[in-house]
Amino acid sequence: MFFEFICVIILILLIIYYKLIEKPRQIYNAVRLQGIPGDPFIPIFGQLKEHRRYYESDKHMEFYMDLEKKHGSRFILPIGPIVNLVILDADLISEVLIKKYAFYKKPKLFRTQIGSVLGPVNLILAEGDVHTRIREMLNPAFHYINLQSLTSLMCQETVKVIESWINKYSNTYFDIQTEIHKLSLTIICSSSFGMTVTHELTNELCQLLKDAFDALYYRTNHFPIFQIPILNKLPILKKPVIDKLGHRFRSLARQMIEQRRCHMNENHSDQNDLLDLLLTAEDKEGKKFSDEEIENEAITFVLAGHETTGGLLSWCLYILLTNPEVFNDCREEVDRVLNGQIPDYSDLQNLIIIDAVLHETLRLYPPVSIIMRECIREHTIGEEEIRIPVGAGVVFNFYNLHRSDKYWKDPLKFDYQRWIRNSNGLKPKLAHRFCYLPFLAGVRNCIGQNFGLLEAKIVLIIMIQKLNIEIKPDHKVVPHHRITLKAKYGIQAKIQPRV
Ligand code: HEM
Repeated sequence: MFFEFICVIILILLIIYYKLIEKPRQIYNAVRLQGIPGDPFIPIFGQLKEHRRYYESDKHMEFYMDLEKKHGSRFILPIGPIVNLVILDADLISEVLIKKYAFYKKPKLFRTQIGSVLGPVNLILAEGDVHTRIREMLNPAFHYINLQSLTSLMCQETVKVIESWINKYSNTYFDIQTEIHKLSLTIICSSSFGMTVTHELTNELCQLLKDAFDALYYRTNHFPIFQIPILNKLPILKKPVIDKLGHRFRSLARQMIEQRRCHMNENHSDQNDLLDLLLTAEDKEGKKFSDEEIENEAITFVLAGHETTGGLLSWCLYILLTNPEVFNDCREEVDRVLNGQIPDYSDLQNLIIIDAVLHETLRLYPPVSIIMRECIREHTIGEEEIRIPVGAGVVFNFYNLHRSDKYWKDPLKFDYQRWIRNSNGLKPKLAHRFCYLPFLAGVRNCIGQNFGLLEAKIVLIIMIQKLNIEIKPDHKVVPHHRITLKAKYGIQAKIQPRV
């Protein structure tokens, strides 16, 4: 018995040694020997300590910037036991996303961590044929007719929330980033799922989300051991905090589906909303989603939709508050086109500066700044034929790509003029088709991009119409990436109703 126990322990230690040390070392050497630069290999931890040092000294986004300065547009970056090839070159990015996409999947760690909240199968985590099936079933939900019908609902929710801000916060500093995220959560829940979202519920969900994201960061940045999926399932070291978010969202989704089925939760729009479409969608064989699949997709849309759009709006507001001339240009356009009226769908195409300002914000502050993939079949990329071994990670950093002087003139300048459409409604040509990727590209591009842009335009317009806003002068705004790009200490601002 004792001997068997010892054998099992030795076997476990050997597996851990192979997964955390030997395999990563082999991948590192295979890439490094091809002349790709990178910092030295440190078993188990890789550059995790250095990454944490940047993060803790409020320079998180400079971590990759400094590595790019040191190594160029492609380099090796071991983070924990995962050896990544960071690619900041638009040609190589397009090759991975378009021609070679089938050689990659989402990383194991991402799947296990995010899967405990979203469920294992949903549009974000599914791969191959399962992904294609779900995507084909969900595409109609994002057809422009459905989006068009959401405009007035989004406007109503925004007006209601802005009035509540005026009552609650006039003339006192508050964290407008948190409030914008709550607004975005309210909009997606009510417009897409017919939910009535109370203040208490939004507060509760936003707090659960914050705690879960903090827990995810803590686990991935302090304990590389959680890269092993089975260990990641153990209910230790803040895992219950992440699970709590998953359980709460799941019970809400279940309740929402039951209520819609017995007509207690009405669709507020005059077209099918997302929940109607989830309940009725059929695949090529005429098969519908199971209840569990509907729950998973509903949670996915709420999370993917509100985090990102909330991020875009927060950064856009930060830009407007720190660049008064841009704010004035936006206000002049909004007043001229809408003359004090709440926008409808057809007005939006006349708000050219608002559209350009949102795209310039997405360039400098892409909400999804860092994307990772894992190689599942060995292949080569680029003219140099860089061989990518199975198990290697590939990382794209859009925060860097969008600030590269190779593709952008005056890259750090906020210049919305670069997006102003010509008289035919066409945007100026980019230096490279793949140098601007806030919504990614290829088969895994963002299904909700038009929804997100529609919501961002509406919220921004109504805020500009109804509020005078000032940023707290001495408040430190520090971008950091936690699932999405956020201001680490929030954005403190003061509002007054515009008279
Ligand atoms: C400004 C707003 C948004 C930005 C910047 C954004 C960005 C992105 C990016 C970069 C991806 C690719 C992620 C990856 O493959 O790792 C993605 C995927 C996705 N987004 Fe968005 N998103 C936004 C809004 C939305 C909204 C409003 C929804 C839903 C209503 C949504 C739902 C999704 C879903 C379901 C996927 C997975 C698509 C797939 O893999 O087929 N997003 N988004």
